[in-house]
Amino acid sequence: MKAPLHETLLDQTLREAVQDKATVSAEGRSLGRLTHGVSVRFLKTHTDERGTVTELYDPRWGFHPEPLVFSYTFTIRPGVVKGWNLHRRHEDRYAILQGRMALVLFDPRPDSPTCGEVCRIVLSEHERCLVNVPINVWHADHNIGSSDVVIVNFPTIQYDHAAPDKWRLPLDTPLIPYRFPEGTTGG
Ligand SMILES: Cc1cn([C@H]2C[C@H](O)[C@@H](COP(=O)(O)OP(=O)(O)O[C@H]3O[C@@H](C)C(=O)[C@@H](O)[C@H]3O)O2)c(=O)[nH]c1=O
Repeated sequence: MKAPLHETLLDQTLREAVQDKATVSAEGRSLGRLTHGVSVRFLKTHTDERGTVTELYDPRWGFHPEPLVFSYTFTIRPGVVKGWNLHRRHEDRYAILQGRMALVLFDPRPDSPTCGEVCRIVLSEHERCLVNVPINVWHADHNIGSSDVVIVNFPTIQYDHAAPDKWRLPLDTPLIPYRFPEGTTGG
């Protein structure tokens, strides 16, 4: 677009600029649309001069309808991605303990209102939370911090060592419209 004769520097720069879109509510919550069926519960950390206490999961919260049946912890090294993964018979329920992780979700479910959408949720030890990953939703856990991510998972079924409920796609699959930074390793 040609600049008018007496356009100011302000006009010229603003003509090329892009205005921010709303990303958080006045209460500080993300306005991004969550993948259908995903819930996020913030976990309060109680701190005193001796250290901290954070409750990770309490069925009395009513966070998820399935009972507590199994739990394990996993870690991810800085810069590494674990994924793409999908579970056909269970949901993951992550509580982050340490580090910073982008949980990237891609919804392939034909009947879901968020079918075809990508959702990226940043989890951090500085604002710990519990988040569930619904059945049949592709997910990739990307350590975007500089130290190991530590997650406690409370999946809705026990691990089946003989026939794990886990399907994988390569990180660079063209079937999922999301790209990790060049050189990202994982799987
Ligand atoms: C999940 C799991 C794995 N294992 C074993 C199987 C395998 O030899 C080794 C590593 O397993 P995986 O490759 O599945 O672990 P990992 O790739 O770390 O996957 C885990 O991390 C994140 C990304 C998830 O989405 C979880 O659902 C879980 O699958 O641990 C168990 O013995 N019990 C378990 O509950």
